[in-house]
Parts: sequence; C-alpha cells; structure tokens
Amino acid sequence: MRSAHTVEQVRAAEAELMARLPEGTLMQRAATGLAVAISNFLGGTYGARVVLLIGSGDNGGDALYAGAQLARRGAQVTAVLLSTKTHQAGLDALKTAGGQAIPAAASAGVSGGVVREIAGADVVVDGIVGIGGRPGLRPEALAVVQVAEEYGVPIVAVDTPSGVDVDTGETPEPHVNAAFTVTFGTHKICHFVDPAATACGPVHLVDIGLDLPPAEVQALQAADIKALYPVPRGESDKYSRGVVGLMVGSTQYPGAAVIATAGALAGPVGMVRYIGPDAVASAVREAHPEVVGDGRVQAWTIGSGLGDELDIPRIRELLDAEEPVVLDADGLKALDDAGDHVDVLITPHAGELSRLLGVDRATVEAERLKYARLAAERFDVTVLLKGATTVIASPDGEVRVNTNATPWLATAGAGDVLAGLCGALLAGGLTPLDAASVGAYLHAAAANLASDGAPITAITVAQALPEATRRLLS
Ligand SMILES: NC(=O)C1=CN([C@@H]2O[C@H](COP(=O)(O)OP(=O)(O)OC[C@H]3O[C@@H](n4cnc5c(N)ncnc54)[C@H](OP(=O)(O)O)[C@@H]3O)[C@@H](O)[C@H]2O)[C@@H](O)CC1
Ligand SMILES: Nc1ncnc2c1ncn2[C@@H]1O[C@H](COP(=O)(O)OP(=O)(O)O)[C@@H](O)[C@H]1O
Ligand SMILES: [K+]
Repeated sequence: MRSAHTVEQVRAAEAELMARLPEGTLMQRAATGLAVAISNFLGGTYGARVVLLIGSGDNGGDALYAGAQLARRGAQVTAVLLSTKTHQAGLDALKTAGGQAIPAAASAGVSGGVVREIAGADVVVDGIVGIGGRPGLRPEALAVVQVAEEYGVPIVAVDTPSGVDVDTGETPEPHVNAAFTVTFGTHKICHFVDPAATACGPVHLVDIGLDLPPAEVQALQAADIKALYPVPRGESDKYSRGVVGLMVGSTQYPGAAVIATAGALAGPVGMVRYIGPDAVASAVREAHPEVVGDGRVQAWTIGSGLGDELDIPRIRELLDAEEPVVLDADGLKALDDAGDHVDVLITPHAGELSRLLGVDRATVEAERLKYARLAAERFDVTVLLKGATTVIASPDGEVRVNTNATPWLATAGAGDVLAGLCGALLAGGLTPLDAASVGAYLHAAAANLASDGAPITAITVAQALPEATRRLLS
C-alpha cells in the first residue's frame, strides 16, 4: 500500500523526529536519496551538467546538499538562486564541493548566463518550493522553468513539482512538469491525484524514518489487491460465488450490454444474469452463451448504455433494495440524495459527475478529489471517478486512488467493462470501496497487458482481464 499524507501530518511527524535527531539529519537523508536518484537517472555523475533551481526554503536546501554530493562525484553543478533568501548551509556545502551559484535575474528577465547554463544542462533540479509552497510560480521562477521547457531539459522535482497544490492535487496556476519526482518520508496527495499527479511523473519515495498517522489517501498495490480478491474455495458453487445481474445496454446501445457482460464474466462470480430488451438479450447470449435471464442476484450493475431507455422508478427500487448496486453512465440519472445508499457504487467520469453535482466539467477535472468526496457525502454512495488516475471516495471519508492505468484505456466502452467487473466484485462479496479498488486496478492492469504500447478496444480489455487476474493471484 502506498500512502499519501497531508502537509500538516508530514510537518508534525518531521517535528517529532527532528526533536530526537541531531540537527540537519533529515535533510541529509533527503539530499542523499535525491542525489542517488538523480545519479541513477543520469546513468552516472562524472562530467554531467546539473542546474539547481533554488527557492527560499528547505526545499532549496535539499537540492543544494544533493548538488554538493553530485559535485563531489564529478558533476558540474550550478545553482540558480531565485530568492535573496537561500539555505545558507546548503549553499556553503555546494561551494565547498566545487559547485557555483548565480542569481536568476538580470534587470529584465532571465540572464543570458542562466539561459546558457540551463540550455547545456543534462538535468534541472526543481528546488523552488516543496510542501511550504503555495500554488503557482513567481515570475522569476516561471521564467527559468520556461527556459528548461524550451530547451527540452528534463526537470527532477524535489519533493513536489513546484506550483502544484500539494494537499489537493489541483493545479490552478503555472507549475513545474517533472520528468520524475523524488519525495521524502511519505507520498503527498499531489503525487496521487490529477492533474498534479501527471505533473509529478513517476514518484520515487526516499525513507527518512518518519512515524506517520493513518493516511488521508491510499493507493493499493498488487499485494493489497490480491489479498482482497474473492478466490473460490473447494466448497464453492456457482451460487455461493455470487450472481450478478446486469441492467445495461439498450436497442440504442446494444454493444454496451455485450461489453459490460464481458467485464462481469471476467470477474469472480459464478453466474451472470442479463435483463433488457429481447433483441439486446439475444446479442448478449450470442456473444456470451453462458449468460442467463432474470432471477436472484447478489448485486447489480445498472446503467451503462441505457441511453434514453431507462426506467427510473425501477432503478430506484433496486437502489433501495438490499443488494448492492454499481450505478453507471445513464443510470446515474436515477440517483437522488435521499435514502440510504451506502451499498451503492457509482462510476462516473468527470462529465457525469459534473451533471450530478450541477458544476461544470472543467471544474470537476480541476478539483477531482474535492468533487469525488463531495458526491460521496451528498449521495451517501461510494464514488469511483474515472480518469487518468481514478479517485475512489467512500461515504465515510476514506479515499483511495488507482494510478496504474494507460491512456490507451480512454476508449469507448472501457467504462462498460469496468462497471460489469465492479458489479461482479460486489456480488463476490466485496464492499463498494474494495470492489471499486480491485475493479479499477484489474481494469487498468488488463489494459496494460492488452495494449503493450498499442491501441486497444474495450473488448480486448475485457479479454485480458483473466490474464491480469492470473498474474495478480499467482
Ligand atoms: N522539515 C524537514 O525536516 C524536512 C524538510 N524537507 C524539505 O523541506 C521542504 C519544505 O521546506 P520549507 O518548509 O522551508 O518550505 P519550501 O517548500 O521550501 O518553501 C518555502 C518558501 O517558499 C516561498 N514560496 C511559497 N510559495 C511560493 C511560490 N509559489 N513560488 C516561489 N516561492 C514560494 C515562501 O517563502 P517567501 O519567499 O514567501 O518568504 C515559503 O516560505 C520539503 O518540501 C522538503 O523538500 C526535507 O529536507 C526533509 C526534512
Ligand atoms: N488519460 C487516461 N489514462 C488512463 N485511463 C484513462 C484515461 N482517460 C480515461 N481513462 C479510463 O478509461 C475508461 C473510460 O471509461 P468511460 O469514460 O466510462 O468510457 P465509456 O463511457 O466509453 O465506456 C475509464 O476506466 C477511465 O478511468
Ligand atoms: K520542488
């Protein structure tokens, strides 16, 4: 499990540990981890050209000490000082190791010397701000970051890409887009939640020995997903493994029924039932002869591809019934904020969530964590908000993210596969939060297997689910 803590939690843990250790120990641990990660990225340090962008705080201190270590191993290191205030001991260490420091600004814009240093660098290290930063970059910082972007020099973010909102993952202002990020002690929320997560690139965690409270946001890993997956036992039969009912697809969108069924059949259930128009049911059976008709189920998937053919009173009846429900796509129109829906998992993309909450789509995209949490609370449901990173929020305030997807998964019908699979996981006995976590993980893992760097279709994702599950469980 990977955990993301808030800035406040990190500061408290750091203060507690710093009180027990000699001064500067934590920063040295951070700087050493950072120097090693940069050296690995460069494939060696001798002769490498490294430019450090240094802000006024300890984030700059980390970068300066790491720069000193790289300079001692033969790198040519230049610190560009963005503030009149600089971490003095770090700066002294860099100079002692043979590095140089220059101010960023000339009378107008970035000095020619700084532009030349950045243009010729193998890597730029973003030590502008970390957890002490506010969103956005000040003009002098923005100007040097733009020079690095213009010359295509990769940027390594120290702790967080400067300019993002660390505790929400929002990016309301200009920010660094990192090739990768080296963080310390624990992940921060911006590492997991888009749009900031994308700005981080891959995140490398350096342990500095913090003792942390329960995390605000968690990202389950393969071992966690494996432990949750409902594996049949010797005494299992097709009913005890769970039966999922699908009320999906329509004469308008028959394909959604076929695709969602493929997702459900690749889940842990013993049987799949399909309820829908005769012509659509025939198409489903033609593609999947094992599917049966109406009867008792342990969970429902409702809504994918219903189009205009949705029976809102009937859906509301099912939402209020005992069996848990995955509510997707058009089915979301039946959701109201009255009643007990703790057994309901909704699977909207940002557009669907925006309609549900009456805010515009761009706002939901920009503040994904906030709106996933808000919907969970308002509708008393678990929310799986789809996107490059999936945010899962439960009505009791728990938040998980899934970060292993490939952008190739953004293809028509992929959401239907996920809805079918999540319904099967609910029928298999998982809670909505766990079904969403396992579903999002396996869906993304299957997409990675199916794609391997090439375009995929929804059906190929469903077909790759058994192999993804096999690899997980073996
Ligand atoms: N504590 C520890 O034990 C450890 C901490 N560690 C490291 O310390 C980092 C936190 O350091 P920190 O607290 O000094 O804050 P930091 O992020 O450097 O920013 C500070 C100053 O920046 C300014 N500023 C704000 N917004 C800005 C903006 N948008 N654009 C430009 N400038 C902006 C503002 O100052 P101002 O200029 O307004 O006076 C603010 O006070 C942490 O991320 C990790 O890297 C590690 O060594 C592990 C051990
Ligand atoms: N940029 C992206 N990177 C990775 N996964 C993505 C990206 N965009 C969308 N996805 C995933 O692709 C799927 C698309 O589902 P959805 O939008 O419901 O499509 P449809 O309604 O056509 O089935 C979701 O699982 C979503 O999380
Ligand atoms: K930074």
